[in-house]
Amino acid sequence: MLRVESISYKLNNRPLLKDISFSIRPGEMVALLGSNGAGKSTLMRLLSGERKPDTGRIMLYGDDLAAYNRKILATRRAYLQQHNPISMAFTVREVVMMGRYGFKSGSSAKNDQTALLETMELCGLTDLADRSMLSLSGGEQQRVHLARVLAQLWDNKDAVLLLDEPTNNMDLQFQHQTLAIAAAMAKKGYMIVVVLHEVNLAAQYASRIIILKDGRKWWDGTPVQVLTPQHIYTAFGIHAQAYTDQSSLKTVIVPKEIKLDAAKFNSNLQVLHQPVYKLKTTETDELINLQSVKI
Ligand SMILES: Nc1ncnc2c1ncn2[C@@H]1O[C@H](COP(=O)(O)OP(=O)(O)OP(=O)(O)O)[C@@H](O)[C@H]1O
Repeated sequence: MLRVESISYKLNNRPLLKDISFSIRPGEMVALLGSNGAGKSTLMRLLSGERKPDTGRIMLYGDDLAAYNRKILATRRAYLQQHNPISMAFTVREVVMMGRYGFKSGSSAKNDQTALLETMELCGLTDLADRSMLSLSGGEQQRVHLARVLAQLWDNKDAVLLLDEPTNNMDLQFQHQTLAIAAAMAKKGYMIVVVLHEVNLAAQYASRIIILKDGRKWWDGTPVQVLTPQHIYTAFGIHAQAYTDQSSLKTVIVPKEIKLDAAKFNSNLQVLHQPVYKLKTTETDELINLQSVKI
């Protein structure tokens, strides 16, 4: 179990995280949601050990993360960062194999090879194995990094996998595939923490959702409990409706109306007499008349 006990974190005297506590059991997939700047990535950096909390502690299976042996921790926790720049011409195979380096001495070459081949296949990379990273698209590169962190934990079914916006740059198919992989890993016993911006992806795949706002944990529960119109408005400042999709029984959030100041909008575009704009929302086919909307 991963237990976050009352952690707080300041940077240059500015509190970024305030008194956050929660626990995650093996088999749970927790989505962290919140507006830009709410503190999601900062929390992930603390969970990953990249930064240390000023107060409170983070426990993994009863031991403080700060006191863990680094090699053992590398087999029990992996972190996919939001940005993973690569400037050298490593091949896909080499980058995925880097996931195995943290505990090289404790893992057999056969296990490494199995992890490499299975994670590359899972992430749809088998045909790209010998390509240079520098030749890949942004979404393909992101899949390679996903395979790298999966390879890191491949032998340890009760490990923690931290994914910060893993679907960045991915097309629709791979967004779903990535989260389906994460959900399948959770079913095997892994603990997954995933930062997402798309609330409907969170509703579809996460077993639990935590919403952060201004560095605090505001809500924590199942998607049905957390993704209410009121919470969405408080967290994101947007009016939305929540439906239950009848075939999947998952919550679906549909934004109602986007508030734009039509006058400013027009003058910024240097349009003097613009006819009525019509925006079509994908979910509802509802038409929004921007000129009728006032802040
Ligand atoms: N190195 C830094 N120096 C100064 N401020 C920082 C630094 N890192 C983060 N912050 C601030 O901390 C707050 C939380 O940032 P964080 O990246 O955790 O937010 P987030 O919820 O992940 O946002 P986003 O959705 O935009 O990725 C923001 O106000 C950000 O500007």
